[in-house]
Amino acid sequence: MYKIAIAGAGAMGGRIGAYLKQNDEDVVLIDRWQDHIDEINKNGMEIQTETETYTLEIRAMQPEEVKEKFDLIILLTKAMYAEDMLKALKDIGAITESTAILSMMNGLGHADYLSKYVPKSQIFLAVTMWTAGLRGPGQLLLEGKGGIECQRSDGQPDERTERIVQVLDNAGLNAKISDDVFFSIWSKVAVNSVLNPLCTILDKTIGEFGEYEDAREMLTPILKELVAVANARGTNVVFETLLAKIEATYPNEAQGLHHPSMHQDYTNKRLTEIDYLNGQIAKYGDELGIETPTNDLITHLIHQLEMKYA
Ligand SMILES: NC(=O)C1=CN([C@@H]2O[C@H](COP(=O)(O)OP(=O)(O)OC[C@H]3O[C@@H](n4cnc5c(N)ncnc54)[C@H](OP(=O)(O)O)[C@@H]3O)[C@@H](O)[C@H]2O)C=CC1
Ligand SMILES: CC(C)(CO)C(=O)C(=O)O
Repeated sequence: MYKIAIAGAGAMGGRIGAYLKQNDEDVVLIDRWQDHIDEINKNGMEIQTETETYTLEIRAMQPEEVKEKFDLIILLTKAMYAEDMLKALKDIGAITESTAILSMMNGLGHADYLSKYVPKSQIFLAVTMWTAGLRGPGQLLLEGKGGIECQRSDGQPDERTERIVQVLDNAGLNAKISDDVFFSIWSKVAVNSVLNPLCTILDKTIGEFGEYEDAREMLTPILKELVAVANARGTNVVFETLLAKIEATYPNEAQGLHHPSMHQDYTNKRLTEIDYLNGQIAKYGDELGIETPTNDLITHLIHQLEMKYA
Protein backbone atom coordinates (compact mmCIF):
# COMPACT_ATOMS: atom_id res chain seq x y z
CA MET A 1 0.00 0.00 0.00
CA TYR A 2 1.19 3.51 -0.83
CA LYS A 3 1.36 5.31 2.53
CA ILE A 4 0.55 9.02 2.56
CA ALA A 5 0.76 11.64 5.32
CA ILE A 6 -0.71 15.11 5.20
CA ALA A 7 1.65 17.12 7.38
CA GLY A 8 -0.28 20.26 8.31
CA ALA A 9 -3.92 19.29 8.14
CA GLY A 10 -5.69 22.64 8.40
CA ALA A 11 -8.05 23.81 5.69
CA MET A 12 -6.00 22.89 2.63
CA GLY A 13 -4.41 19.76 4.13
CA GLY A 14 -7.94 18.71 5.11
CA ARG A 15 -9.13 19.14 1.52
CA ILE A 16 -6.30 17.06 0.04
CA GLY A 17 -6.47 14.43 2.80
CA ALA A 18 -10.24 14.07 2.47
CA TYR A 19 -10.10 13.60 -1.31
CA LEU A 20 -7.38 10.95 -0.97
CA LYS A 21 -9.22 9.12 1.82
CA GLN A 22 -12.46 9.15 -0.19
CA ASN A 23 -10.52 7.40 -2.95
CA ASP A 24 -9.47 4.66 -0.48
CA GLU A 25 -5.85 5.78 -0.15
CA ASP A 26 -3.96 4.94 3.07
CA VAL A 27 -3.75 8.48 4.44
CA VAL A 28 -3.16 9.99 7.88
CA LEU A 29 -3.48 13.62 8.98
CA ILE A 30 -0.64 15.06 11.06
CA ASP A 31 -1.04 18.37 12.85
CA ARG A 32 -0.17 20.25 16.03
CA TRP A 33 -3.65 21.60 16.76
CA GLN A 34 -4.81 19.17 19.48
CA ASP A 35 -8.51 20.21 19.53
CA HIS A 36 -8.66 19.62 15.76
CA ILE A 37 -7.01 16.17 16.10
CA ASP A 38 -9.32 15.18 18.97
CA GLU A 39 -12.44 16.28 17.10
CA ILE A 40 -11.46 14.35 13.93
CA ASN A 41 -10.62 11.18 15.87
CA LYS A 42 -13.76 11.36 18.01
CA ASN A 43 -16.43 12.50 15.56
CA GLY A 44 -14.78 12.29 12.13
CA MET A 45 -14.15 15.26 9.83
CA GLU A 46 -17.28 17.21 9.01
CA ILE A 47 -17.19 18.31 5.39
CA GLN A 48 -19.47 20.99 4.00
CA THR A 49 -19.53 21.48 0.23
CA GLU A 50 -21.81 23.62 -1.98
CA THR A 51 -24.29 20.75 -2.14
CA GLU A 52 -23.99 18.59 1.00
CA THR A 53 -22.59 18.13 4.50
CA TYR A 54 -21.20 14.75 5.53
CA THR A 55 -18.72 13.13 7.89
CA LEU A 56 -15.55 11.33 6.88
CA GLU A 57 -13.63 8.94 9.13
CA ILE A 58 -9.90 9.62 8.94
CA ARG A 59 -6.98 9.20 11.37
CA ALA A 60 -5.31 12.30 12.84
CA MET A 61 -2.33 12.64 15.19
CA GLN A 62 0.57 14.78 16.39
CA PRO A 63 3.90 14.22 14.56
CA GLU A 64 5.42 12.64 17.69
CA GLU A 65 2.67 9.96 17.70
CA VAL A 66 3.53 8.67 14.22
CA LYS A 67 4.67 5.02 14.14
CA GLU A 68 4.84 4.40 10.38
CA LYS A 69 7.07 5.33 7.43
CA PHE A 70 5.57 7.13 4.46
CA ASP A 71 5.98 6.98 0.68
CA LEU A 72 4.58 10.49 0.33
CA ILE A 73 4.39 13.37 2.80
CA ILE A 74 2.34 16.36 1.61
CA LEU A 75 3.44 19.48 3.49
CA LEU A 76 0.59 21.91 4.05
CA THR A 77 1.43 23.70 7.28
CA LYS A 78 1.64 27.46 7.09
CA ALA A 79 5.10 28.07 5.63
CA MET A 80 6.73 29.28 8.88
CA TYR A 81 5.92 25.95 10.60
CA ALA A 82 7.08 23.61 7.81
CA GLU A 83 10.64 23.17 9.11
CA ASP A 84 9.42 22.22 12.58
CA MET A 85 7.02 19.67 11.07
CA LEU A 86 9.60 18.10 8.74
CA LYS A 87 12.20 17.90 11.51
CA ALA A 88 9.70 16.24 13.87
CA LEU A 89 8.79 13.64 11.23
CA LYS A 90 12.45 13.02 10.47
CA ASP A 91 13.34 12.62 14.16
CA ILE A 92 10.54 10.07 14.66
CA GLY A 93 11.76 8.00 11.67
CA ALA A 94 8.73 8.57 9.41
CA ILE A 95 10.92 9.62 6.46
CA THR A 96 13.01 7.07 4.52
CA GLU A 97 15.46 7.71 1.68
CA SER A 98 12.70 7.14 -0.84
CA THR A 99 9.97 9.20 0.84
CA ALA A 100 8.77 12.00 -1.45
CA ILE A 101 8.25 15.29 0.41
CA LEU A 102 5.73 17.36 -1.55
CA SER A 103 5.36 21.03 -0.61
CA MET A 104 2.01 22.43 -1.72
CA MET A 105 2.34 25.61 0.35
CA ASN A 106 2.05 29.10 -1.10
CA GLY A 107 5.20 31.22 -1.36
CA LEU A 108 8.85 31.06 -2.36
CA GLY A 109 11.99 29.31 -1.16
CA HIS A 110 10.52 26.13 0.33
CA ALA A 111 12.91 23.67 -1.37
CA ASP A 112 15.91 25.62 -0.07
CA TYR A 113 15.17 25.47 3.65
CA LEU A 114 13.61 21.98 3.46
CA SER A 115 16.84 20.69 1.87
CA LYS A 116 18.50 21.08 5.30
CA TYR A 117 16.58 17.92 6.24
CA VAL A 118 16.29 15.91 2.98
CA PRO A 119 18.12 16.19 -0.37
CA LYS A 120 16.45 18.23 -3.13
CA SER A 121 15.98 15.02 -5.11
CA GLN A 122 13.47 14.00 -2.42
CA ILE A 123 11.63 17.33 -2.47
CA PHE A 124 8.75 17.89 -4.87
CA LEU A 125 6.96 21.20 -5.40
CA ALA A 126 3.34 21.83 -6.27
CA VAL A 127 1.14 24.84 -6.87
CA THR A 128 -2.57 24.53 -6.26
CA MET A 129 -5.53 26.63 -7.25
CA TRP A 130 -7.82 24.64 -4.93
CA THR A 131 -9.00 26.61 -1.90
CA ALA A 132 -10.40 25.51 1.45
CA GLY A 133 -11.59 26.90 4.76
CA LEU A 134 -12.11 25.72 8.34
CA ARG A 135 -15.31 26.56 10.24
CA GLY A 136 -13.85 25.22 13.49
CA PRO A 137 -11.83 22.21 14.70
CA GLY A 138 -12.62 19.20 12.49
CA GLN A 139 -14.98 21.23 10.28
CA LEU A 140 -13.97 21.73 6.66
CA LEU A 141 -15.60 24.07 4.17
CA LEU A 142 -14.90 23.06 0.56
CA GLU A 143 -16.09 25.26 -2.28
CA GLY A 144 -15.07 25.77 -5.89
CA LYS A 145 -12.78 23.85 -8.20
CA GLY A 146 -9.01 23.83 -8.66
CA GLY A 147 -6.01 22.00 -9.96
CA ILE A 148 -2.47 21.00 -8.98
CA GLU A 149 0.79 21.24 -10.92
CA CYS A 150 3.77 19.28 -9.61
CA GLN A 151 7.46 18.69 -10.40
CA ARG A 152 10.58 17.45 -8.57
CA SER A 153 12.27 20.51 -7.06
CA ASP A 154 15.50 20.04 -9.04
CA GLY A 155 13.50 19.74 -12.30
CA GLN A 156 14.62 16.15 -12.86
CA PRO A 157 12.15 13.54 -14.13
CA ASP A 158 11.27 10.96 -11.48
CA GLU A 159 8.87 7.99 -11.40
CA ARG A 160 7.71 9.30 -8.04
CA THR A 161 6.35 12.46 -9.73
CA GLU A 162 4.22 10.29 -11.99
CA ARG A 163 2.96 8.28 -9.03
CA ILE A 164 2.16 11.39 -6.97
CA VAL A 165 0.27 13.02 -9.83
CA GLN A 166 -1.61 9.80 -10.56
CA VAL A 167 -2.66 9.39 -6.92
CA LEU A 168 -3.83 13.04 -6.68
CA ASP A 169 -5.57 12.98 -10.04
CA ASN A 170 -7.34 9.67 -9.35
CA ALA A 171 -8.71 11.28 -6.19
CA GLY A 172 -10.36 14.02 -8.27
CA LEU A 173 -7.80 16.72 -7.53
CA ASN A 174 -7.12 17.52 -11.19
CA ALA A 175 -3.33 17.12 -11.01
CA LYS A 176 -0.71 17.22 -13.74
CA ILE A 177 3.07 17.17 -14.07
CA SER A 178 4.50 20.65 -14.63
CA ASP A 179 7.46 21.14 -16.95
CA ASP A 180 8.42 24.33 -15.06
CA VAL A 181 6.95 24.44 -11.59
CA PHE A 182 8.89 27.62 -10.78
CA PHE A 183 6.96 29.45 -13.49
CA SER A 184 3.71 28.32 -11.81
CA ILE A 185 5.06 29.27 -8.38
CA TRP A 186 6.11 32.80 -9.43
CA SER A 187 2.75 33.31 -11.17
CA LYS A 188 0.83 32.38 -8.01
CA VAL A 189 3.22 34.44 -5.84
CA ALA A 190 2.44 37.45 -8.05
CA VAL A 191 -1.23 37.19 -7.09
CA ASN A 192 -0.50 36.53 -3.41
CA SER A 193 2.17 39.21 -2.98
CA VAL A 194 -0.17 41.90 -4.32
CA LEU A 195 -3.60 40.93 -3.00
CA ASN A 196 -2.74 39.31 0.31
CA PRO A 197 -0.87 42.21 1.96
CA LEU A 198 -2.82 45.04 0.32
CA CYS A 199 -6.24 43.60 1.25
CA THR A 200 -4.91 42.95 4.77
CA ILE A 201 -3.57 46.47 5.25
CA LEU A 202 -6.69 48.03 3.72
CA ASP A 203 -9.12 45.55 5.36
CA LYS A 204 -10.78 44.87 1.99
CA THR A 205 -12.03 41.95 -0.04
CA ILE A 206 -10.29 41.28 -3.34
CA GLY A 207 -13.24 42.81 -5.21
CA GLU A 208 -13.25 45.94 -3.05
CA PHE A 209 -9.53 46.40 -3.74
CA GLY A 210 -10.13 46.00 -7.49
CA GLU A 211 -12.92 48.60 -7.48
CA TYR A 212 -10.43 51.39 -6.72
CA GLU A 213 -9.80 53.18 -10.01
CA ASP A 214 -6.04 53.41 -9.42
CA ALA A 215 -5.60 49.82 -8.21
CA ARG A 216 -3.37 49.06 -11.20
CA GLU A 217 -1.09 52.02 -10.47
CA MET A 218 -0.94 50.92 -6.83
CA LEU A 219 0.15 47.35 -7.51
CA THR A 220 2.55 48.11 -10.37
CA PRO A 221 5.70 48.71 -8.27
CA ILE A 222 5.22 45.44 -6.32
CA LEU A 223 4.77 43.52 -9.55
CA LYS A 224 7.61 45.23 -11.45
CA GLU A 225 10.06 44.31 -8.69
CA LEU A 226 8.77 40.71 -8.68
CA VAL A 227 9.22 40.43 -12.46
CA ALA A 228 12.80 41.77 -12.26
CA VAL A 229 13.72 39.32 -9.49
CA ALA A 230 12.02 36.28 -11.06
CA ASN A 231 13.66 36.94 -14.42
CA ALA A 232 17.10 37.43 -12.81
CA ARG A 233 16.61 34.05 -11.08
CA GLY A 234 15.94 32.39 -14.44
CA THR A 235 12.13 32.21 -14.47
CA ASN A 236 10.80 34.30 -17.31
CA VAL A 237 7.55 35.94 -16.30
CA VAL A 238 5.89 38.83 -18.12
CA PHE A 239 4.39 41.84 -16.32
CA GLU A 240 1.25 42.07 -18.48
CA THR A 241 0.45 38.35 -18.09
CA LEU A 242 0.75 38.53 -14.30
CA LEU A 243 -1.29 41.74 -14.17
CA ALA A 244 -4.06 40.02 -16.13
CA LYS A 245 -3.94 37.07 -13.69
CA ILE A 246 -4.33 39.43 -10.72
CA GLU A 247 -7.14 41.46 -12.31
CA ALA A 248 -8.99 38.25 -13.24
CA THR A 249 -9.54 37.65 -9.50
CA TYR A 250 -11.56 40.90 -8.97
CA PRO A 251 -15.04 39.85 -10.22
CA ASN A 252 -17.46 38.42 -7.65
CA GLU A 253 -17.75 35.21 -9.66
CA ALA A 254 -13.93 34.83 -9.42
CA GLN A 255 -12.33 35.60 -5.98
CA GLY A 256 -13.86 39.11 -5.59
CA LEU A 257 -15.97 38.30 -2.55
CA HIS A 258 -13.10 36.71 -0.61
CA HIS A 259 -10.63 38.10 1.87
CA PRO A 260 -7.19 36.61 1.05
CA SER A 261 -5.77 34.06 3.49
CA MET A 262 -3.37 36.65 4.97
CA HIS A 263 -6.33 38.80 5.96
CA GLN A 264 -7.87 35.74 7.62
CA ASP A 265 -4.62 34.96 9.47
CA TYR A 266 -4.38 38.55 10.70
CA THR A 267 -8.04 38.66 11.74
CA ASN A 268 -7.52 35.39 13.66
CA LYS A 269 -4.45 36.93 15.37
CA ARG A 270 -2.11 34.41 13.72
CA LEU A 271 1.24 35.09 12.03
CA THR A 272 1.15 35.56 8.24
CA GLU A 273 3.24 34.10 5.38
CA ILE A 274 4.59 37.55 4.38
CA ASP A 275 8.26 36.44 4.68
CA TYR A 276 7.64 33.79 1.99
CA LEU A 277 5.95 36.29 -0.35
CA ASN A 278 7.08 39.96 -0.47
CA GLY A 279 9.78 39.28 2.13
CA GLN A 280 11.36 36.56 0.00
CA ILE A 281 11.17 38.72 -3.16
CA ALA A 282 13.09 41.41 -1.23
CA LYS A 283 15.62 38.84 0.07
CA TYR A 284 16.29 37.50 -3.44
CA GLY A 285 16.54 41.12 -4.63
CA ASP A 286 19.27 41.82 -2.03
CA GLU A 287 21.23 38.73 -3.16
CA LEU A 288 21.00 39.82 -6.79
CA GLY A 289 21.64 43.55 -6.27
CA ILE A 290 18.09 44.39 -7.43
CA GLU A 291 16.34 47.17 -5.51
CA THR A 292 12.95 46.13 -4.07
CA PRO A 293 11.86 49.12 -1.93
CA THR A 294 8.13 48.48 -2.33
CA ASN A 295 8.31 44.82 -1.33
CA ASP A 296 10.53 45.82 1.62
CA LEU A 297 7.98 48.38 2.75
CA ILE A 298 5.04 45.98 2.36
CA THR A 299 6.90 43.35 4.42
CA HIS A 300 7.55 45.88 7.20
CA LEU A 301 3.93 47.05 7.18
CA ILE A 302 2.66 43.50 7.68
CA HIS A 303 5.26 42.80 10.38
CA GLN A 304 4.11 45.94 12.19
CA LEU A 305 0.52 44.70 12.02
CA GLU A 306 1.57 41.26 13.33
CA MET A 307 3.27 42.98 16.31
CA LYS A 308 -0.17 43.92 17.62
CA TYR A 309 -0.70 40.26 18.45
CA ALA A 310 2.82 38.90 18.92
N1 LIG B 1 -6.64 27.75 2.41
C1 LIG B 1 -6.50 27.88 1.10
O1 LIG B 1 -7.48 28.11 0.38
C2 LIG B 1 -5.16 27.74 0.47
C3 LIG B 1 -4.01 27.61 1.22
N2 LIG B 1 -2.81 27.41 0.58
C4 LIG B 1 -1.59 27.25 1.36
O2 LIG B 1 -1.69 26.06 2.11
C5 LIG B 1 -0.91 26.16 3.31
C6 LIG B 1 -1.81 25.81 4.51
O3 LIG B 1 -2.82 26.81 4.58
P1 LIG B 1 -4.26 26.58 5.22
O4 LIG B 1 -4.64 25.16 5.11
O5 LIG B 1 -5.14 27.63 4.70
O6 LIG B 1 -3.93 26.90 6.74
P2 LIG B 1 -4.84 26.76 8.06
O7 LIG B 1 -4.70 28.02 8.84
O8 LIG B 1 -6.21 26.27 7.76
O9 LIG B 1 -4.10 25.60 8.79
C7 LIG B 1 -2.72 25.63 9.02
C8 LIG B 1 -2.44 25.17 10.42
O10 LIG B 1 -2.81 26.22 11.30
C9 LIG B 1 -3.29 25.67 12.54
N3 LIG B 1 -4.61 26.25 12.80
C10 LIG B 1 -5.49 26.68 11.89
N4 LIG B 1 -6.57 27.22 12.46
C11 LIG B 1 -6.34 27.14 13.80
C12 LIG B 1 -7.07 27.57 14.95
N5 LIG B 1 -8.28 28.17 14.85
N6 LIG B 1 -6.53 27.34 16.17
C13 LIG B 1 -5.35 26.74 16.30
N7 LIG B 1 -4.60 26.32 15.24
C14 LIG B 1 -5.09 26.51 14.01
C15 LIG B 1 -3.22 24.23 12.40
O11 LIG B 1 -1.99 23.68 12.88
P3 LIG B 1 -0.83 24.36 13.71
O12 LIG B 1 -1.43 24.70 15.04
O13 LIG B 1 0.26 23.34 13.73
O14 LIG B 1 -0.35 25.63 12.98
C16 LIG B 1 -3.25 24.00 10.90
O15 LIG B 1 -2.64 22.81 10.50
C17 LIG B 1 -0.38 27.59 3.33
O16 LIG B 1 0.91 27.65 2.77
C18 LIG B 1 -1.35 28.34 2.42
O17 LIG B 1 -0.78 29.50 1.87
C19 LIG B 1 -2.71 27.31 -0.78
C20 LIG B 1 -3.82 27.43 -1.56
C21 LIG B 1 -5.12 27.72 -1.01
C1 LIG C 1 -7.42 33.61 -2.96
C2 LIG C 1 -5.98 33.99 -3.22
C3 LIG C 1 -5.65 33.73 -4.68
C4 LIG C 1 -5.85 35.49 -2.95
O1 LIG C 1 -4.61 36.01 -3.12
C5 LIG C 1 -5.06 33.20 -2.33
O2 LIG C 1 -4.27 32.39 -2.78
C6 LIG C 1 -5.04 33.42 -0.86
O3 LIG C 1 -6.04 33.85 -0.30
O4 LIG C 1 -3.98 33.16 -0.26
